[in-house]
Amino acid sequence: MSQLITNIGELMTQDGEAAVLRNAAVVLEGERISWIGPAAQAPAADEAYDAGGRAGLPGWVDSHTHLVFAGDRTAEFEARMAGESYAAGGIAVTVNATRAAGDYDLTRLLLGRVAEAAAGGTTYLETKTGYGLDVGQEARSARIAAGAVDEVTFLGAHLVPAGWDPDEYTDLVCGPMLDAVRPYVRWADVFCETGAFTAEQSRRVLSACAEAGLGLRVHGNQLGPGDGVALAVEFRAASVDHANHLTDDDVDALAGTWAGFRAGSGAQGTPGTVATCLPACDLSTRQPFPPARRLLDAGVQLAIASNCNPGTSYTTSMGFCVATAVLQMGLTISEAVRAATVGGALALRRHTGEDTDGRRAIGSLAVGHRADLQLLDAPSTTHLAYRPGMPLVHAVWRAGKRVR
Ligand SMILES: N=CN[C@@H](CCC(=O)O)C(=O)O
Ligand SMILES: [Zn+2]
Repeated sequence: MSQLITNIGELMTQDGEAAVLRNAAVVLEGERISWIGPAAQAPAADEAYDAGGRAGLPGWVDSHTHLVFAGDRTAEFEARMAGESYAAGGIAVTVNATRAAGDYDLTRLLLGRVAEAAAGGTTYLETKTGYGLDVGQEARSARIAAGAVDEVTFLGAHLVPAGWDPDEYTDLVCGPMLDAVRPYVRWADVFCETGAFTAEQSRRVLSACAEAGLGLRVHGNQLGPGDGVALAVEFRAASVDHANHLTDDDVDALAGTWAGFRAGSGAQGTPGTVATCLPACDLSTRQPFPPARRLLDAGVQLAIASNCNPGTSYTTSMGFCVATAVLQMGLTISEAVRAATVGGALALRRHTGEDTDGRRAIGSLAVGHRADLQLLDAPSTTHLAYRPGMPLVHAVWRAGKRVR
């Protein structure tokens, strides 16, 4: 079945140079985009939807979340707002609540968050384990996540649980825990930070996970300068996430990974390490924002993600993250939308795909890409930052199906 979405006042495709079309239309054929162009030239389709002059853009690609959890951390948040600093140790509170939840409740909580994200315009979603922290619990989190989201990341190296020697726990992560989660995950991550995992422990985790065939990402340089970025570059990780405290060497090292890469429909070269910015987390932890402008000017590709989790960023709203990136981090609307769509796709290595094999590109609107798009109750995408906090999402299609 084909669907024509027509009378789109402004269509931000995020596909190369022709990023914005006026008075545009899109045709969806099953799960793929089969045509994009001026509304006046649109071909007929089985069904037609009049966008009424609204703005259209790709669905959000949320490349960094921690949605498999029970409980909440209101008390910790209140203490932080009263002046306490965030520390990794708070993760243990969520681990206890998550371990205590049954499969049914954990699944129900996860599905509720996935539905909330979809209602906010998110059409592609990554999530992580990391609140189980023993072999059985991490495998359970990975299994439950695999049934609910697009991409699952193994984050056994989130915190050393109470009672464990850090090096022995790292051995567990690199051995039996990795084996147990392996059928459910495509990615591995490590929290390389004071109070979590040292550079040496992180290196062991990344080596073992790479050896097991997983793609890599790193939580790094969140709470202070550190080794996360250097490790991510050393391992050619797909992303380093947070990246709040960067030295000039960190920026140069990230930029070096992008030499020779060209984005857009005809993407060429191997993508480097994406710097994933998590602006809602930075607000909630009162960390300085990452130096996004410096990174962009140096040639580093950025992603923006929600980092939805109960400790540092309890929101699935990518629209809020985009507004914050514009209002507080100095990005243009187009740059922020790009980071929250194409940038997330690059961080998940889903920016390209074959039109023929069902593994379609996401994050930008072009013929052959997956039909993931949203319409805003606004005439332009600028309204995302101009009207921050407003529920602007009017309609959402995910893989060609209307989900809102
Ligand atoms: N920084 C590490 N992990 C999460 C927070 C987890 C938590 O505090 O529960 C983050 O990305 O911010
Ligand atoms: Zn995180």
